[in-house]
Amino acid sequence: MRTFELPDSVSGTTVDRILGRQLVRTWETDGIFQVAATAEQERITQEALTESRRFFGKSVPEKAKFVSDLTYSGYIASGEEVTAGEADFSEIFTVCPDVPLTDTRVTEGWPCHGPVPWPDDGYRTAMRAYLREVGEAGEKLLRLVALGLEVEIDRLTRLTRDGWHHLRVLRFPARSATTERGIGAHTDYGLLVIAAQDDVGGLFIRPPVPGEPRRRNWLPEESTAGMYQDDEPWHFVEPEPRVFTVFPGDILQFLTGGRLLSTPHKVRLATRERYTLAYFHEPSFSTTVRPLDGRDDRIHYGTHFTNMFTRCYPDRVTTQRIHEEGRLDRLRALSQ
Ligand SMILES: O=C(O)CCC(=O)C(=O)O
Ligand SMILES: [Fe+2]
Repeated sequence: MRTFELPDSVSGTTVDRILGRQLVRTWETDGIFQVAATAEQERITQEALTESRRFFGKSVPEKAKFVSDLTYSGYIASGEEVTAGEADFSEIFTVCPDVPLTDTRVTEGWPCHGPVPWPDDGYRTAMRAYLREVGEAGEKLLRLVALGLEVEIDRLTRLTRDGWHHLRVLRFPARSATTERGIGAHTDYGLLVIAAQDDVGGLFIRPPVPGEPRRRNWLPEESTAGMYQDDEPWHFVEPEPRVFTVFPGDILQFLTGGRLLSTPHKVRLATRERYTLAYFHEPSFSTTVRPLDGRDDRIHYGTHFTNMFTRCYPDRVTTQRIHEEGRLDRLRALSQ
C-alpha cells in the first residue's frame, strides 16, 4: 500500500502536480492509498476513538435515545443497516451536517436535514474536531486530484462549498459462531472516503480489474450493493498506525466517466471487536454535478444521498417520515 504525505497547502506548483498525478495513478492501479497523519491529526483521531469507545460502551436502550426522525444522524444498532437486502452487524453513530431547527432547509422540510442528536458535549467536541481535521485533508486531496486529472485546481472543491460531509463512527463486534459479516460489499456515495481504523483489521477493498464491468451506483437499476461480494480479488487493508486510507466515491466515478472507480469495499468481523472512523467528503446537498469532460449528464447529490440512506435504513423513523410527508416530492422540486 502506498503512503503519501500531504503538503501544508496546495497551490498548483510543479511538486503539487507531480503528487496529484501519483495519487490518481495509484487509485487507477490499486483503488486506494494512504495518507500519513500529522501528530495533531493522530491526537484528534485517538480522542475521537476514545469517545467512540465510551459511547458504544453504554447499554443499547441508552444509545437508542440518540435518534432523530429529521436526519440520519444518530445511533444505528447492530443489525439495523441493510446492504443488498442483508443486515450488517456494524454498530454506528452517524454525524451528518448539524442543521439547526430554525434553518429554512429544516422548516421547509428538506429530507435528511436536522440537528445531530449528540450524546453529550464531550462526544460532540471530539467528533467536530475530527470532522474539521479530515475535512481540511479532504480539501487538499481534492485540489491535488484536480491537478492530477489536469482540470482547474478548484474544479472539485467548487462542489464542496457547504459540503454535505459526514462521518460514520463504527464499532464491529467480534465474530460469532453464526456470522462473520461486518458490512456487505458496497461503494460510498460522494467524492472521497477517508478512514481511520484501529489495529484489529477487517476491511477489504476491490482494486480496479481491467475489463471488469462496474456499475454506476447513482442509477437505481445499477446498485453496487452486494457487487462481487464473494468473488476475488479482494485486498485486505492491513491496519497501519498513524495513517488514513483514502479512496474515491461514486461522484468521482461519475465526474471522471469511470476513469476513477468508486472503490467497492466490505468488512469482515475479526476475533476481537473493532473501532473505525469513516469520513465522507462530499458535494453540497443541493449541488448538481456534471461530468468533467462536458458530457451531457448530471447527478443531484442530495437526491443520490437520500436514495442511498432510504435504501440502507428502510425501517428507520427518518425514512418513514420522508415517505409520510412526501419529502421525496420536495426533493424532486429542489433538484430541478
Ligand atoms: O470500517 C471500515 O473500515 C469501513 C466502514 C465502511 O465501509 C463504511 O462505513 O461505509
Ligand atoms: Fe463504506
